[in-house]
Amino acid sequence: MIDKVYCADVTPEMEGKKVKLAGWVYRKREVGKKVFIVLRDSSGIVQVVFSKDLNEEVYREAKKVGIESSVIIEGTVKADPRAPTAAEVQGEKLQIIQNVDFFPITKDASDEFLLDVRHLHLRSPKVAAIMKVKGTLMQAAREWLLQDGWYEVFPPILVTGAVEGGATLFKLKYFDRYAYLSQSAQLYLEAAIFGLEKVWSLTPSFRAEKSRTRRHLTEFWHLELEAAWMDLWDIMKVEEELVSYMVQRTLELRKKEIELYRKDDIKTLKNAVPPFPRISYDEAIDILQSKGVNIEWGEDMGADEERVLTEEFESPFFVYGYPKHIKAFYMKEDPEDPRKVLAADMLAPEGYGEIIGGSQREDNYDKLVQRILEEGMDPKDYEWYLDLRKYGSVPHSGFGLGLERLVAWVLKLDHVRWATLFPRTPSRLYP
Ligand SMILES: NC(=O)C[C@H]([NH3+])C(=O)NS(=O)(=O)OC[C@H]1O[C@@H](n2cnc3c(N)ncnc32)[C@H](O)[C@@H]1O
Ligand SMILES: [Mg+2]
Repeated sequence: MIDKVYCADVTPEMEGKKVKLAGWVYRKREVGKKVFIVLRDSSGIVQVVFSKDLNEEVYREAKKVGIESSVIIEGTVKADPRAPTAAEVQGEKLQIIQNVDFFPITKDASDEFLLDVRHLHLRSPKVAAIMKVKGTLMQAAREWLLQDGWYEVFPPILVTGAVEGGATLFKLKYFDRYAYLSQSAQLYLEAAIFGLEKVWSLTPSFRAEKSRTRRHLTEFWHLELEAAWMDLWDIMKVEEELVSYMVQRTLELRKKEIELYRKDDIKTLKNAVPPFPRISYDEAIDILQSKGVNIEWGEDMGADEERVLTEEFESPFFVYGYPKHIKAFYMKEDPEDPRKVLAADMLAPEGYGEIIGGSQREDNYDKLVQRILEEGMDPKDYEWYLDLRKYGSVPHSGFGLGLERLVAWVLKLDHVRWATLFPRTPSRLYP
């Protein structure tokens, strides 16, 4: 029985061993009386050589196959330093599962075309590497959350109210009334802490953002945590410990994939260890003004301002103490400065900016009603949420991490759309 192995398993030390491989034709060239096929599977690639002198019938089959044909190959391993992986397989059998005459993706394909055929582009090793890194970041998050005593919960996606402002809600018909797609699981996580105290969820969040920036999607994966008894400074420590573990563990498990994108430029990733630098919003404004950015105290920092700010840091860092009027209704007013709220964003360096939004929540019933009214919303729409401030209210805090934004920074991608299987933006809903 010949062992079926993965491409990446074929090593020079296996010289002389017979192996079976299943995969897709990634590259192909003919030299003299030989056909060189680079076979691809989920592990990587390996070169397979079909020689006319060795077996003319199989050689003729090999001449037929096109790029991305699916094949099963049997052969003998041969160490060869000239091969892409220092070992190759001398092809002895070739079963063509499906031959492909023409594969539509070519080297000069535009980004828009690659997104139009995203269902075919996912198989590219560089795209598959992004998905492996994203999966490993979440594997690491789960490891950390488990060992630190957080409970995973599964909040609803069909909801009745805004968390992050009504302007970015997707509204849909729900039988005889309307519902919205969740912008954030936060409010439901806040209900869960009265029984579980420390909860987390990974859900798709939806934002009808019209802004066409390199860091906005209309659907993104949102890792959110909520904890009873924690204040802003406590939750910031949770954020930096979690993000540090995610990044260092992924550096350990996905070094090859990260190097595909960063080569050896991984200093900022290695720097992601606690404590992350912390600056106040006031200090951030001072830095921006000193660098010639036209911004006044009280204004929000957008992607451009954050990009300039990140030039000052070589690791993720926090900005805390934002003005109340530019932040969400649920954030607790700073008792030492009523102009501000107890909120903190985590910004990634190298121009990536906000990857986490978090805050301590308003736990006082009357103050929360007042904030809802100040924001022009109707407390009736938040009756259940306000109940949480009536029956054993506690200080509590939480945050949301945009997974695609974290992946974009870790791999230095030029747009968050590359960090998700099928990106959704204002102009893209297909495939
Ligand atoms: N549980 C919480 O406290 C989360 C809170 N309710 C919240 O949604 N905050 S946030 O709007 O800053 O979004 C959180 C993060 O979610 C990401 N995010 C937020 N909006 C987007 C869009 N449109 N595309 C991609 N990623 C996005 C980004 O990293 C933000 O820092
Ligand atoms: Mg935010």
